[in-house]
Amino acid sequence: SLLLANCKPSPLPVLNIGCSSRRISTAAAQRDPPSEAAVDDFWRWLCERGAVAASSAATVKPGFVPEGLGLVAQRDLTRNEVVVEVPKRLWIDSDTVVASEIGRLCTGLKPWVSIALFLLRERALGTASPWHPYLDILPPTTNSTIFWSEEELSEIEGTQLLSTTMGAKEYVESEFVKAEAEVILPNKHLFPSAITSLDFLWAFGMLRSRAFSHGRGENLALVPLADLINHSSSITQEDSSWEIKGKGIFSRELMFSLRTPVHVKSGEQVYIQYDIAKSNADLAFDYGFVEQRPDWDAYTFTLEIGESDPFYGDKLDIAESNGLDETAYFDIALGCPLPPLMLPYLRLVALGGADTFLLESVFRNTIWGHLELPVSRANEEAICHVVRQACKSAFSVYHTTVEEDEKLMEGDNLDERLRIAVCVRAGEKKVLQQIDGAFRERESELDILEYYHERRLKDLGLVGQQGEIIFWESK
Ligand SMILES: C[S@@+](CC[C@H](N)C(=O)[O-])C[C@H]1O[C@@H](n2cnc3c(N)ncnc32)[C@H](O)[C@@H]1O
Repeated sequence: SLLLANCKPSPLPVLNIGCSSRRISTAAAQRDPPSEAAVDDFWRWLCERGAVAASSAATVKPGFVPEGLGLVAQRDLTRNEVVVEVPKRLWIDSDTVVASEIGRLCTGLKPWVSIALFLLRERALGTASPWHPYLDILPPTTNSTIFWSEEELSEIEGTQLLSTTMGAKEYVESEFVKAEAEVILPNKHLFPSAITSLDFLWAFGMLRSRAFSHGRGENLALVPLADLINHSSSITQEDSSWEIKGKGIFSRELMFSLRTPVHVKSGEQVYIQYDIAKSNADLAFDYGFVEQRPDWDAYTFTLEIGESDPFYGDKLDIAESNGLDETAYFDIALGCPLPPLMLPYLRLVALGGADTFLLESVFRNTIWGHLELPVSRANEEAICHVVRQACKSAFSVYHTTVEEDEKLMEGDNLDERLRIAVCVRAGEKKVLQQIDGAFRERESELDILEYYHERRLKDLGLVGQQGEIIFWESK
């Protein structure tokens, strides 16, 4: 049988981990957003420590902007001009942790966990920490869904974003429990103040929304000042706006260098494009904002070759030789065609009955080519059925219709988190409608599609272009 795994995220109970996010809001409220004095202190700290951009000829300065803090141009900037250069000694990364008092305890920890512990410990030290001018300007919260209250999360019920959020919170909680038992509690002298799972979630949120990394979670670094750069959708340049380079010929110190991708007038804010490949749900989860462009709406289909499939081994083998696996994820964006590997993979997963001869080893080199086109009516019908069923059941867990969401979005004084929720849930539904529509159309064409056997007969010259059987007699 065809197995379509968690194509619809299972309706998770809202907030099933030990901490209620109501408390997150309270905890956040206890820490104030940065004050002007804190920003001034931060600037002084950067100047004293020789952040290049903090010289008298500063190109940008931190400023209060609609997105919180941001980088404001101090003079006209030309496209690609370097606006911030931050030497490695000012970054907070794994090396910073290793060199610190808790370095010894952190060997073997995941890089993000050790940086989170470092941040929280330094934060608890208050003004005794050399990092306090930086820590003091970090926001107490963002609009990322990981910081939403139960009530706010109920607005994204049924969405993939809710599953992602809950999954991430559970993950962070489990990492906290481990770190608490293995690092924090046995070393009370190094962690004199209590660190809670809410603190840990805050640190995770900070890293997720403002750490630079190259490679998967590798080389994670908080780069003070550079991390004040906000995102703008109007910047469509896909190349990265930042790089890490060696400064000077004789200096070994690495330098984080950020450029403005566009010309900016004095007094205006410098923006970059965070990641053009991220969907609205990704943006809402990582940073706490969404974009208005429709192709930012996306839905991820997860397909799986079931272990109970009698042809499991053969199918897995074929999937693997084509760069796929037992489970495959397909991100489908609104207004975009289906990912090219999705139909062949679906047909492979659904392959059964009379079509399984294609799994025989003589076909091993050519099977993917066959799967790119309809294999048989039964197979094509099965994939249409399963996808449409999946769309239907995914649809059934949302509380609102696209029309209701769109109406809500017309109102302009919507609370920011509610606006994010409505935008993401409407987007997911629109993508599901699009997928369902595509497979409904395919279903209506089942009688006119050309299948493997007809193609084969044509190739052999046994069927004419109109599909008429060519008999020897007719020659
Ligand atoms: C790398 S930090 C940028 C500095 C941040 N504004 C601050 O006050 O510290 C990323 C965070 O900035 C905010 N942000 C950045 N771009 C934004 C945008 N286009 N709309 C809304 N918020 C944005 C979000 O809170 C995001 O999580």
